[in-house]
This record gives sequence, C-alpha cells and structure tokens, in this order.
Amino acid sequence: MILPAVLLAVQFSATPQGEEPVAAYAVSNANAGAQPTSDPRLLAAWHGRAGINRVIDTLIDLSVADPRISDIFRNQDQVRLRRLLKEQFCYILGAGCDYSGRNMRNAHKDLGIQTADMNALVENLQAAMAAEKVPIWAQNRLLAKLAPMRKDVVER
Ligand code: HEM
Repeated sequence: MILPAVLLAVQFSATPQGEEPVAAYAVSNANAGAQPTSDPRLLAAWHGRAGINRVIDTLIDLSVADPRISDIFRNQDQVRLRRLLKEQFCYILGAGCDYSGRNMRNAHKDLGIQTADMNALVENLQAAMAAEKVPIWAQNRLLAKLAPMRKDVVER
C-alpha cells in the first residue's frame, strides 16, 4: 500500500506559497542523496536547526552574488531552493526533517554545472559554515556526506 500513498502525495501536494510548480516526482528521503547521521554532538556543533538554516541562507546569498556561479542561479526558483536545501541538510544532520525535493541528478540535469562551479559552491559553503562557527570536524562530516553527490550534480 506504500505505492498508492506515494502517488497520492505527489498528485495532491500543493505548490508551497511563493514557489513555482515543478513536474510531479515521487517524494522520498532517498532523494536527499545521503543517509542521515544521528550524532547529537554533530547537531549541537551545527547549532541545531536554526544554525543549519542560517548556513543555508548565507550559502545562497553568497552564491547568487558570486560572479563565478551567479548565472546558474538566475531565473531559478530560489524560494524553493532555499526551502529544500534547508530540508536536505536538516535531514542529513539528523535534525528531524524529511526531504521533499527531487533527487540530485534530476534537480541539476539541465544546469550544465562544471567542476569549477561545484568547487565555487563548496567554497561558499565553507565560508557560510565558518560564519556560523561550525567547527572544522563538524564541517568535514557534512562535506563527506555531500562528496558522493558530485557525480550527480556535475555534468560530464
Ligand atoms: C553536493 C552539492 C549540491 C547539493 C547537495 C545541492 C542541493 C540542491 C537541492 C536540494 C536542490 C533543490 C531540488 C529541487 O528543486 O527539487 C537544488 C537545486 C538547485 N541547485 Fe543544487 N546542490 C548542489 C550543487 C549545486 C551546484 C554546484 C550548483 C551551481 C553552482 C547548484 C545550483 C542549483 C540550482 C540553480 C538549483 C535550482 C534548480 C531548479 O529550480 O530547477 N547546485 N540543489
């Protein structure tokens, strides 16, 4: 009975306020691209869900203003992106969220992202984590979760 429930969720899920509609897809935490951690020390080092949200806000602000990659974000739904990045990090860091976005391959498939773009985004993420005073060991735990997603995000 899981499949009909998923289909219903996809068919009837309304577009959140302020966001643009996207083509239907099957919602699953597997789309987040990494297994969640369950280490309270790690979550505390990130300053919980509020800290995660601040890091994502800084990451997006830096990236849309970054001349190396700003073109990629132009004309994209940044309201949706902000919401789903927060959900994804919250899920991966074990802060109690489900991830409701698309998988990494489908979300990035038309963006033409190159290795240099990925490196620029990771630099901005490191700056955002440093601004939140996330210790290096806790930064590295998150970066290790993101590393395998490179192959789905970067175009070959
Ligand atoms: C491991 C690295 C990355 C992660 C974890 C990640 C995560 C995400 C997530 C969760 C979404 C929303 C998915 C959805 O709309 O259903 C998304 C979309 C997007 N990402 Fe990434 N991303 C990564 C790398 C990048 C890079 C390197 C860039 C550009 C430099 C980028 C640009 C975008 C843009 C523009 C969208 C919006 C696409 C759309 O609305 O159609 N991402 N990403």
